[in-house]
Amino acid sequence: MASSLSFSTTGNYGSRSCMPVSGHGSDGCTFGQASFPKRSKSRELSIVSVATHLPAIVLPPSVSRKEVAKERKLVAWTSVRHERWEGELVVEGDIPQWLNGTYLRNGPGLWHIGDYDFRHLFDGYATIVRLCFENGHLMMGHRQIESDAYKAARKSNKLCYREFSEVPKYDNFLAYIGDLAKLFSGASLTDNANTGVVMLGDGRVVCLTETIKGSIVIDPSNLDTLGKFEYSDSLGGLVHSAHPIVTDSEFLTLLPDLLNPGYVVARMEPGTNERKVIGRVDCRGGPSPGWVHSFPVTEHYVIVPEMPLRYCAQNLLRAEPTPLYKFEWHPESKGYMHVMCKASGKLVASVEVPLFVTFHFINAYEEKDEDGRVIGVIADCCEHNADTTILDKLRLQNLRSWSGKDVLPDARVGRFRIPFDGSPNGELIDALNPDEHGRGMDMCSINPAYLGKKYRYAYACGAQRPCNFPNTLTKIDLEEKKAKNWHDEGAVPSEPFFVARPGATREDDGVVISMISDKNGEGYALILDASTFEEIARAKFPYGLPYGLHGCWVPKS
Ligand SMILES: CC1=C(/C=C/C(C)=C\C=C\C(C)=C\C=C\C=C(C)\C=C\C=O)C(C)(C)CCC1
Ligand SMILES: [Fe+2]
Repeated sequence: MASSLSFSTTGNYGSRSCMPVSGHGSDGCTFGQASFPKRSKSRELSIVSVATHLPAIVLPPSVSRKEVAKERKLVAWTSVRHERWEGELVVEGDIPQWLNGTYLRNGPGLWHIGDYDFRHLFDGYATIVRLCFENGHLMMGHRQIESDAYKAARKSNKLCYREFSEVPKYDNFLAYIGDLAKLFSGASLTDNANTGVVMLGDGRVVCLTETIKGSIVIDPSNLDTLGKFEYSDSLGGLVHSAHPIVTDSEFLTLLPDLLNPGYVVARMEPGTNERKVIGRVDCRGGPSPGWVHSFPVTEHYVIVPEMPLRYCAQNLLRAEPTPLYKFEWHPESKGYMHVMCKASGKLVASVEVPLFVTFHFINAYEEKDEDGRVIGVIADCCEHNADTTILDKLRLQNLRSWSGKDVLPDARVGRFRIPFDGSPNGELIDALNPDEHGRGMDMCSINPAYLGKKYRYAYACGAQRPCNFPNTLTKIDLEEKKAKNWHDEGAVPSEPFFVARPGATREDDGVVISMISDKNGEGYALILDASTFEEIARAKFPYGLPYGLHGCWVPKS
């Protein structure tokens, strides 16, 4: 059974639902030379490229037909079938005429190199997908981001940089010693920008991960990799929060300091590459800073979470993954929330909070008394009940081998209340009954006009149990403490992304976009009315795409 990765410029997929086209849209929807790759008989992990200079990777013919069939079903956790594709999709339903622009979604979509299969969801090489909406029409395209890590792996047919759980194997001890300097300088850390994508205030589109060097500029109209986003300052460091706060006027980022445990809060103006320090917070507990995948802001404050799941320098350098990868759980070190004034960089509150585990903050806002004085802040997050086992559940083997049992650990909308009255403690409560969303909760978005402000609605992935991964789209009403849930049996939806209707005044006036990795190897783009949370349109992909993480909206210019 042939299982080679080949390149092709022609082919016919044979699906009626997608139309590869050539031509040009008027707003950056470049209808490039699209071609449907041929179905291959076996594992179909072939990387078929429309036009690329990269050499093909050859996989050994090691996969049985049974395994192929199984992987097809689990397209969410199966490497992207082809290196790139672009074409127009047939739309069922009606895409609103006002929805004009491009939704980009990034994620780890290629989990093998040569015959070697990666272990963890977060290890995969970045696959960027674009949905370009224009006057009710929809173009889809996907491509691999050409990070140094990806290009080196393609060229040498082996892993060359340290990924989330994967580490390059050295041929011998001498090679390992020769590489030690690279280990300590961070040169061997990956630049595989597989986590998110943001549009800066100046229009540049940057794909991100947690390594600073993994900030990669792409062209949203054709998904070309344009090059590294080089920070021109001298802030140094190796890692940052994968989720900066990005608005038209600023880019706020958090840099954990692994040497002198603490966090640096920095700001970058549109049109520049220079981050300027706003302030610094020292850690209050533990040997190293807590993992900060994301952080929230209010109108006037930056909130710095100090999670008891902490970075571990030794684990960053280890040859084999530990149960918590680059991190360690230190319950004895406690959890804290710090609040920094954005204008002065001064710390206005620092409280101990109950133990927590979160990747994603949803939003935060200031609480005021009757006289309009700020008395504290509220910060909401997708909280995993202080349980780190979710990291293990996201190992590919676990995701792929689901037996039907209910194994997804419970999660909730965790609501922190951080008082400004000098109290030593903050609270952490359920923002609503987690049963409203099946006790699954992650991958959230809000109406960006409500960033840092009191808000009512959040969109996220919840659970319809039994399941091993969040499998619903859920609209959370934080005022009524209710949720509306969308579910398609056997489907894995990615982050529901809210796009406001131009001119809207209601918070939920808009649509929610998600990409669904469906059963039987299929997939589709889904558009829900954000207010009713009912489907208004869907468009089938030529083949299902792997699960992806985060996206952004690039409005029609
Ligand atoms: C963490 C470090 C690295 C890599 C991080 C990467 C590649 C991605 C992290 C993504 C996360 C935390 C996504 C969370 C998703 C949560 C889901 C889907 C939860 C569902 C459950 O209900 C580097 C880049 C290797 C560097 C070191 C640190
Ligand atoms: Fe994230």
